Formats: sequence, structure tokens, C-alpha cells
Amino acid sequence: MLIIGIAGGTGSGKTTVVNQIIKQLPTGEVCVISQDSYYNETVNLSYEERSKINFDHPRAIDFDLIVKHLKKLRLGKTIEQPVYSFVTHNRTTDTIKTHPRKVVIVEGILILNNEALRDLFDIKIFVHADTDERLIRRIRRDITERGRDIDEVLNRYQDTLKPMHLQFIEPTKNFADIIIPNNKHNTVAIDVVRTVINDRL
Ligand SMILES: Nc1ncnc2c1ncn2[C@@H]1O[C@H](COP(=O)(O)OP(=O)(O)O)[C@@H](O)[C@H]1O
Ligand SMILES: Nc1ccn([C@@H]2O[C@H](COP(=O)(O)O)[C@@H](O)[C@H]2O)c(=O)n1
Repeated sequence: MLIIGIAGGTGSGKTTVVNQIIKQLPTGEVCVISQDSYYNETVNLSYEERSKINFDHPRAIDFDLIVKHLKKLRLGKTIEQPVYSFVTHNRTTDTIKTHPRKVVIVEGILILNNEALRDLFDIKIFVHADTDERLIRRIRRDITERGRDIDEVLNRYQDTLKPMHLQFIEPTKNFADIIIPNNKHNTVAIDVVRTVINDRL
């Protein structure tokens, strides 16, 4: 099993890159674990309280559960990946059965920040896009897909997202084996990643 970690700031294009990599590999050989599925359970908080959570701080993520799930996959066991709602800021009652595959991709803003998780990766990738590009993408996406308005997105950006990015995400670029520039779609980088994966398999 090859475990690949794909980090990068919000809106850098991690999910897009993951989908492009999946397209390059034979069907059924890849499974994906998304850090977003592992926001801490906050069942005892009201919606108002949940909206105030700093979602870009490592404390917001249940890294122990991600590590536990990855280790289970490595042992050939199926896991129940939580499903998260960005609309309610909460885990739903659903889970997704995630089966072990030859290639396991773990993607998320903070996945290279946690040492125990980082140590499980065979290949570490950081997707880079400029700050203004990421903010534009984030505004568009959060309004169309995550039920937010422009004030919510911009306030969150100034209050937590930008400072957390500078403190906890950008520095983890130094851990990456490969940095993908993604201001524009980058097919050459995807080809390189595919070649590296095939070599390692
Ligand atoms: N290279 C790119 N050029 C233009 N738009 C992109 C590019 N990569 C991603 N996007 C768009 O930006 C938005 C955020 O991309 P996404 O892959 O969800 O980022 P992330 O998972 O890092 O938050 C999506 O609407 C996606 O279609
Ligand atoms: N309830 C939540 C939880 C997280 N976020 C934001 O999601 C971003 C990470 O997801 P990406 O797909 O963009 O990598 C992160 O920056 C959090 O601020 C949210 O808005 N609401």
C-alpha cells in the first residue's frame, strides 16, 4: 500500500488534484481520506457555538482518529469514514465505508502539520496557489456549495483563515516531496505524480 498525503491551503485545488490523480490510475486502486471528514465531534454545542469554531487550527481536527483509520487500512481492514456537513458545522450520522486500496490518498489543509500522521505518508505533496487566487475560489465555493454569504467568508478569512494559514499550513510546505503550482491547471505536475506513483507501486 502506498499512502500519499496531499496538503495545501484552502482553495489551492487539493480536491481537484486528487480527482485528476484518480483519473490517471486504474479503477478500484485508490481510496481517499479527507481531513474535512474528521473535524472533532461537537454534538453538545449549539449551531451558534459551532459557527465560532476556528476550523483552521489543528485543535479542530481529530488527528488520532485519522491515524487510527489509516493504520487499520494498512492492515487491510475497512473503515467507516465520518461524513461532515459544512452547512451545519457538524458530523452527520452517516459514514462512508472506505476499503483498503493499493493507493490511499489523504488530503487536507493540516495533514502535514501532525507528526504522527505525516510519518505514515510515503509521498508528501503540497498544492500551491497564490493567496488572492485561493480567496477568490473560496468565496465562490463557500457561497455556492457551503451555504455562506460574502460577509461570513470574508470575516472568517480575516479572523482565522489567513493567520492560521501563515502559522500552521504554509510552513508545512517544507515537509513536501513535491510542490504542485496550481494557479492554473497543471497537467505536467499530474503526469509527474502519476509516474512517481507507478514507480513506487
Ligand atoms: N487550477 C485551477 N484553476 C482554476 N480553478 C481551480 C483550479 N484548481 C481548483 N480550482 C477550483 O477552485 C475551487 C477550489 O478547488 P478545490 O479543489 O476544492 O480546492 P481545495 O480542496 O484545496 O479547497 C473549485 O471550484 C475548483 O474547481
Ligand atoms: N464547518 C466548517 C469546517 C471547515 N471550514 C473550512 O474548510 C476549509 C478546509 O476545507 P478545504 O476543502 O477548503 O480544504 C478550512 O479552511 C475551514 O475554514 C468551514 O468553513 N466550515
